[in-house]
Amino acid sequence: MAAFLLLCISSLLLVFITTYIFQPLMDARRRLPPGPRRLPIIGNLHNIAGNPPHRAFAALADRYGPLVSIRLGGVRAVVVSSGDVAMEVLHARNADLAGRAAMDAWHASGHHAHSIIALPPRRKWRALRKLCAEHVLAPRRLADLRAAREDEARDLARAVSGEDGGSPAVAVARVVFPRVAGVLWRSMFSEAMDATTARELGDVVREAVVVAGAPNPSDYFPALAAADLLGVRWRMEKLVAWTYMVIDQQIELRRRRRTAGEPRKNDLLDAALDMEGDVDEGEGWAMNQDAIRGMLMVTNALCYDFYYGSTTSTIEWAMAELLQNPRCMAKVQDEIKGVLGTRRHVEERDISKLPYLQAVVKETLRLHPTVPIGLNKAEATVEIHGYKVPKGTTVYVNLWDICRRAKAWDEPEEFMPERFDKDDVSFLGTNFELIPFGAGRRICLGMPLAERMLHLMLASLLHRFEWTMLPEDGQQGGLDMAEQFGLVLSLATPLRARAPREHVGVMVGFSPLVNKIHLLEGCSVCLDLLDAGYMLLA
Ligand code: HEM
Repeated sequence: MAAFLLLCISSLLLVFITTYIFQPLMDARRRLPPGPRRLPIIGNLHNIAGNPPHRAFAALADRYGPLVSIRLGGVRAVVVSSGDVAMEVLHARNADLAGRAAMDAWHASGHHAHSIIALPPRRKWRALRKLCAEHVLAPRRLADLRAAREDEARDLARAVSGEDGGSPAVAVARVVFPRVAGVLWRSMFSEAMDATTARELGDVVREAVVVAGAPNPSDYFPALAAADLLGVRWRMEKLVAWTYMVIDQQIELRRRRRTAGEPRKNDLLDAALDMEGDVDEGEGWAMNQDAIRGMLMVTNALCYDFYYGSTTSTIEWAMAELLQNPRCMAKVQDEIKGVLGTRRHVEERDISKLPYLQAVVKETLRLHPTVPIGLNKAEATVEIHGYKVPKGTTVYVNLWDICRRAKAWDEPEEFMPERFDKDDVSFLGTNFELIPFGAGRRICLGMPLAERMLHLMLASLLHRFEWTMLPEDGQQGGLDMAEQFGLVLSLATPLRARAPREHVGVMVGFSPLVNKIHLLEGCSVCLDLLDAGYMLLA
């Protein structure tokens, strides 16, 4: 027994010494990109400690250039910080660099095995991506779901106007999140999410952001991951279990409906159930309950945008920037008013006529890409700009830094939507200076849907409401724009602002007492008057 124990301890010691002492020495002999000196065992962890990683990486890039070599504990990595190098990584050499460096939290309940985000770029990843692309994100499916998105946007305006009892100070993310989640839910299950699920989901997301966003030793010392020192995996497992339960209910409901002969919905869930039992000959994985719920959870809505809240956070950043820049706020609101006139609700067909709104979204994504770092992995050894990136290296693409690099933009730290007035720079992954959705094989799968939601929801917030900062923010000289690095880069202090209903028109009626009144959008008294025969003049 004692001999066995000794053998175990010495094996562990050997693994440890090889990984954390011998390998760093080997690295020094290869033609790796430049980088800071490493300490034994921790490597360069001290270089990023105390700063959010996207900012710590940017500081390293200032010193060592656009391709920096580092070692974080036992993880060999490079950091990419310029459009030029990003083009090599995400385009020219992408075939070998589209692997995924998974966070340990993604392993909770083994869901990384079914996750588009975590899977290596092979047959299962391709099959699941294709399924989602066809049944959620294809142009025809997006067109079918337009009414659902507009419905949720109308509900957002109602929530802000206080029809549902909201207070005059609006917590922006709190009103936006359930509507974005509602769109995603309908995209997957073809029906509205009930209020209890929406509320519980909000709680799960808030916890997931804290749990999975905190630094985790398992990510830097994979040899210790099984010990789950901070209990991250354990806590994530509870959240994943809740999400699986909700998805299982939907799968069960749909199975019963199909058995009862109810009409098909032809959505992602129907498509996945059609494939149930299929086995992939090449990799041997099967489309079973695990794969279906894993895919529904991780591929699109439930894990990605629900847990990560990237769309909601982008809208919150946009509102914060507009409140800080009243000139931009007035300009975008005038543009919306000019196009919509007295129409109450924004529709998706309006967006193409709102170039300044589009510029506001672009500038927000440039300045605040809510997924600040792309996590790629070298599947083979490649050469980039004369340096070697060995197989297995984690490739951090600092999207946040690239989107701000001064070379590409004038006054890069300023919020200036006008910079896109003339330039036809797109964020769709072809211009490597502006890649808030990433680029290449692992480009954000949800981008076409996110793009639609961002414009529609933001326009619905801006139309008819005269947003102002809370008095206390005004007294402090502006909003607190500090960032919180977690699953997404969000505002550390959730944005709250006042949104008095705007006077959108004048009504006349027959009463001698009230023959001309201002119509308050969303005001139930005004709506009653309209119903009673008052007429809208303008
Ligand atoms: C403003 C909103 C969003 C932003 C800024 C954003 C950004 C990103 C980024 C930067 C990546 C990583 C790309 C890379 O690794 O190179 C990503 C991946 C991904 N996104 Fe999004 N995203 C957003 C919304 C969404 C939505 C709404 C969905 C779901 C419908 C979604 C689903 C995904 C998935 C599944 C991946 C993983 C793709 C893969 O690994 O193959 N995203 N996103």
